[in-house]
Amino acid sequence: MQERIEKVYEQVVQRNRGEAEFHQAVREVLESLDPVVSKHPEYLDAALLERIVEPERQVIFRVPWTDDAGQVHVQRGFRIQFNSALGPYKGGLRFHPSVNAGIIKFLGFEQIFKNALTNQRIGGGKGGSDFDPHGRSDAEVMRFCQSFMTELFRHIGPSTDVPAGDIGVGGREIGYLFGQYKRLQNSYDAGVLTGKGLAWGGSLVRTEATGYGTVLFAQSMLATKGDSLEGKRVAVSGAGNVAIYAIEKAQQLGAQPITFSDSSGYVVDEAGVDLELLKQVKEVERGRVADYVARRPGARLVTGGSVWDVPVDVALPCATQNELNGDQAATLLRGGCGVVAEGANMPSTPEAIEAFQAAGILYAPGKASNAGGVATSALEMEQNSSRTHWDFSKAEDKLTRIMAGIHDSCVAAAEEYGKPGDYVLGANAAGFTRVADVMLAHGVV
Ligand SMILES: NC(=O)c1ccc[n+]([C@@H]2O[C@H](COP(=O)([O-])OP(=O)(O)OC[C@H]3O[C@@H](n4cnc5c(N)ncnc54)[C@H](O)[C@@H]3O)[C@@H](O)[C@H]2O)c1
Repeated sequence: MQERIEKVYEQVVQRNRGEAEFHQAVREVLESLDPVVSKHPEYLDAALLERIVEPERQVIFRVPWTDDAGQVHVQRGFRIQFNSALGPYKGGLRFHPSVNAGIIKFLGFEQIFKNALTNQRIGGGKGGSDFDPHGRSDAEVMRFCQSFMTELFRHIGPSTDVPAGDIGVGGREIGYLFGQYKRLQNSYDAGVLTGKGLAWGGSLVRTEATGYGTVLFAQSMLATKGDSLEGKRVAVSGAGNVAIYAIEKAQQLGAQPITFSDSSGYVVDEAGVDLELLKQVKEVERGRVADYVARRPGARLVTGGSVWDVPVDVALPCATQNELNGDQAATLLRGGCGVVAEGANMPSTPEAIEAFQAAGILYAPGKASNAGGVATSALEMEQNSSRTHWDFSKAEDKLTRIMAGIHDSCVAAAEEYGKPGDYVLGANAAGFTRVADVMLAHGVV
């Protein structure tokens, strides 16, 4: 990295001590920007790098709630409003015990460039809490969501900041959060949250969008080599929203997904994943992956090692950050893997990315390949503001076009900046320049 960029990175580390995931995400973007700022010195003159790594606003708040036994708990809530150059802050809420400022900042930072790539008018933000919904009753989750929204509501709005789901936040949580927002505001602002139920402002395809989009991106990458997903063996990690719909789209396109996982282990089902059973276990029963194996002859649960030990043609990491390290990347490559498309945010460590790039395989960073979810959230906002509701095929058609557009923007930017086929450079350069040009137009704010 050139000296000025290195200095920006050092300042990020100084100012955000101990926030390792945030440092990692910033470094990955900054490392791509040498050729961009060399071509556009005006970005450096306007201190755009220094500005883009500093969130516009960070809100951290206490969330007290009472469990079913009457015991009071205190959680910490976050909303990081990172960049509003392109539109209202937009990004999900994560409820997971590992949540801290560094994780929310890394996610918010990634979100800026991801949202820019979709070409929708949305800025970047992210939020969440260290609340763990696992093992909690519906009533406990509801009380927690109500308490969380009782502070968050004053910081968000359809033209200000529009949260959605992420790990631990699905349709149930969005419902409780929206109910409390509506009560506090005395106003039916459907566009304040996305991922809503279909009967109260949700969009068809939003549930499927991130997983579907990830697979569509993999298909577009393969098409540049005259190949397709047809007949390919696919490893998927995770068993949540993104993983389930990545499996569904991969199956629709003729591939054979054979794995999924949760924090209790991974499942190998050589006959191909039984999606109906997986949905029943995970979406309806909120069970563990072992419950699938108990009902599926031939499937096996593996509790040691990692899902990346299974030899496949295509890998779709759809669980969480840093779930695929350098050694696991080497194992995947030895097994013949030629395509990696990230459904999760930053699932590959820097060493894994280096291994994929050195091997010259098709590798898509999450900010490009998992952007279908937020893109469809923007479509949900569009339907809310015009009080319309599109059918499934119209929404899916728009998602398909947006994913093709993101793919083509990455390819074009990688070529423009001298590294054809480098989707990391392509995604970072294309996303960054879209935001940077608008920040220049808005002056020093
Ligand atoms: N939901 C979206 O629209 C969306 C959009 C873009 C990116 N993402 C990213 O996709 C990833 C998954 O999100 P989701 O919405 O599917 O969440 P989810 O809560 O529905 O599912 C997460 C899944 O990952 C599993 N998991 C978590 N930690 C794990 C670990 N250490 N090892 C193995 N499995 C683990 C969980 O058990 C769960 O099955 C996250 O990185 C999220 O930020 C989600």
